[in-house]
Amino acid sequence: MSETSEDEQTQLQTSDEEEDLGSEEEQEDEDNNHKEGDSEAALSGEDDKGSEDDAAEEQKLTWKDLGLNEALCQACDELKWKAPSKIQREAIPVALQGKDVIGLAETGSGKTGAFALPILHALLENPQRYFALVLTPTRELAFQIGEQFEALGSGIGIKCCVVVGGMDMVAQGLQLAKKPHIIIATPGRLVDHLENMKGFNLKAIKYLVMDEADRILNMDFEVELDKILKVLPRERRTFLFSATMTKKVKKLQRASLKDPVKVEVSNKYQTVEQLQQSYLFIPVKYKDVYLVHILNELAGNSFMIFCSTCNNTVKTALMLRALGLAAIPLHGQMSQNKRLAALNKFKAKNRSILISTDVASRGLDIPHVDVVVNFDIPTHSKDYIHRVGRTARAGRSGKAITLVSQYDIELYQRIEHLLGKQLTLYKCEEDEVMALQERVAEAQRTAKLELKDLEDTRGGHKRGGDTHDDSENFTGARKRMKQMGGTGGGGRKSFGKKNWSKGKQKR
Ligand SMILES: Nc1ncnc2c1ncn2[C@@H]1O[C@H](COP(=O)(O)OP(=O)(O)OP(=O)(O)O)[C@@H](O)[C@H]1O
Repeated sequence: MSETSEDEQTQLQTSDEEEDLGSEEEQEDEDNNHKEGDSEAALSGEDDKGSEDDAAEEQKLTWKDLGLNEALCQACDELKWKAPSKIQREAIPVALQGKDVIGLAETGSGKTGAFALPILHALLENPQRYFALVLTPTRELAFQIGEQFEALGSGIGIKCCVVVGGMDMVAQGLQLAKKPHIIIATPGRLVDHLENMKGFNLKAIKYLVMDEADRILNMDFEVELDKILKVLPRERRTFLFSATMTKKVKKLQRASLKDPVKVEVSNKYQTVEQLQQSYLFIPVKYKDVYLVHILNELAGNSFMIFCSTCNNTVKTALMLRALGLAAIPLHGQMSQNKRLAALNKFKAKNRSILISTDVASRGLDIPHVDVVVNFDIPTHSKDYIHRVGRTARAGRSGKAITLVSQYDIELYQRIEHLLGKQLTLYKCEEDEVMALQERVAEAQRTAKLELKDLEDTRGGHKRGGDTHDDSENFTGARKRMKQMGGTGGGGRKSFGKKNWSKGKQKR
């Protein structure tokens, strides 16, 4: 972006765990969603029911038309963002007018740009350190938002600092002491710094963003958020963004918005059109074998598989690895370095299957994800929207398959109710699935032994801390199975109707 840096005006001249685990309260919020029309009265709404002609006209809008600084228009061009997305077209002009914004738009629709661009524009007009604070519920998302700010602001000399749990406090403190323009933080760690770092305060902040705002405003973050809001200046702009938003005025009031404009570019809880959603109704005891069948059927794709617990992610990953599939777990009990390493392997396509808890359900932008599998059904229906939104992003297509056991029917019905539609049945031949059962059973045995070995090793070496690490090279149990005459779960032998060693699925 050297061209832009020639323009002096566009240079800035100024010298723990936050697991996305949801809560009872979140479910209650969902239950009330259909009854709460009245409570919206506090917000000034922008209706988005324009005709198709209007939409076509809007499509032609350029970044410049939105009123953005030339340097930022160039940054968008360089990112190959040809034109603003719908939420960007609607939210950016409002934000540039200096209003507080509540932005509600479907997953993968460009909400990050919708809040980052007006902030960068304002920063260029009034260059200042500690200019904006972005709060986000998970660490990985904080890094991703930091990268997006840096990509959009690289030509204008922007300095960002990501402040998240699980990373070295001292190193983070040093970065904060350098007075970045933008701080992207998970609430818990930010509070740690506010309480322990001499001279660090947020009195200068001009913009506060709550990304995944409904999650941040939930009770789980209540204590931290109150502490943060107390030390932020009242004279600031506040942006709330999410694909699912609380409608409870009481909760929104906590964000101390001033005459907010609500920019809502999709119907509530809509999933994107290019997303094919289906479900499979199966007995709980056959979940693994159906999962393996799906992976076999759709071999060659990139998968995100969601489980309800950390332990399930590890167990499932071990089972799949025993079958020769490139699966890697990601969950909140892994050390932060391992979490990032797992995510990077998946992003770099070194692994084609990421198995995670809801820690990865919100916000993560990995364009090559083709299929989301809800191996364990989400307990909170809103999490469904976020999970399936990891695929079919930014206009691409994708698939989401939800396994529904006999114990999940009520939760599944809640999801359909929230979506306002019925999903289609994922068709599969039972005989074909059951043909895999023996191999899967052997892989389950191997996984069980490996899990036990992992736990023993953990007990021996370290207590607490980095539990359930992913130990990808952990093959002790597999070797023993082989010595006992087994195949260690099937290794790379082909079974079913596809060759497992083909395509991207190598170990
Ligand atoms: N105007 C644009 N044109 C093309 N691509 C864009 C544009 N704006 C953003 N993108 C890309 O779209 C993808 C999704 O954007 P982003 O992560 O901001 O979505 P989101 O709405 O925040 O999704 P989620 O609700 O899942 O957090 C990113 O890869 C981003 O680089």
